[in-house]
Amino acid sequence: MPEKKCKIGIMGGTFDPIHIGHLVVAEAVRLEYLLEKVLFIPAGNPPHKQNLSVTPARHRYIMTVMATCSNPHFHVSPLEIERDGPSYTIDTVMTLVKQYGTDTDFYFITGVDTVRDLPTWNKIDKLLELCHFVAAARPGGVGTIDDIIKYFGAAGQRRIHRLATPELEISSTDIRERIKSGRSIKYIVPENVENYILKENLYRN
Ligand SMILES: Nc1ncnc2c1ncn2[C@@H]1O[C@H](COP(=O)(O)OP(=O)(O)OP(=O)(O)O)[C@@H](O)[C@H]1O
Ligand SMILES: O=C(O)c1ccc[n+]([C@@H]2O[C@H](COP(=O)([O-])O)[C@@H](O)[C@H]2O)c1
Repeated sequence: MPEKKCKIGIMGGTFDPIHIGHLVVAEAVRLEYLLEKVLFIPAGNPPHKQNLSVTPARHRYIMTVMATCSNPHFHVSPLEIERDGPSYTIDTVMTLVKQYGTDTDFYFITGVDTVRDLPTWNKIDKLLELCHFVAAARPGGVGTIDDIIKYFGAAGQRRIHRLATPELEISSTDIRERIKSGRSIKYIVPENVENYILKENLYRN
């Protein structure tokens, strides 16, 4: 099959807060797959975090803009924070397909932990028809995704990919805990994001 003309990456996440793990992975996937750009899309209402308290979308969106502004290939979309209800990726990708046309290939960028959850995602079979998933290695013993690729059969083989990226033992959970206990987050988030967190007094309680 001939290659489509345009390739766009989608980096979806709660980004509570965004950290250099997200940025390193997005840039590695962009370079490997020759993506024209990467759209960072903060989840308004993350489907698998319905029972957890999440920082207001406004703050997460602003931090995502601040973290990505120095990379000309990174853009931030308010699509999910402007939509009501759970932020299902299928709704987002269908909107993007309408916006960009069928001549664009979409690559949803994730960590391996997220890919392991794919069988539970809303309308996953349809989603695998519309976009690729690229799973970046993440420390923490999540291990292989071979069984997940197998689970989805031919669609899994065609649409789910692994990429060896620098493994950074960084998570938003750890950053929130560091702030709560007064420990440094320097160099784990971009400096402007660190300053924003301090200024807005986020994650203290
Ligand atoms: N250090 C990392 N290495 C590789 N992928 C990562 C890393 N941190 C996050 N990701 C991936 O980025 C996407 C968005 O992650 P998310 O915003 O939930 O961050 P998180 O650090 O996992 O947050 P939390 O600790 O609150 O669950 C997910 O697909 C996740 O797997
Ligand atoms: O569509 C779904 O069913 C679905 C279920 C879980 C997660 N997602 C998306 O996966 C991305 C990472 O989610 P999270 O909770 O790890 O930040 C984010 O863009 C979510 O909207 C999507």
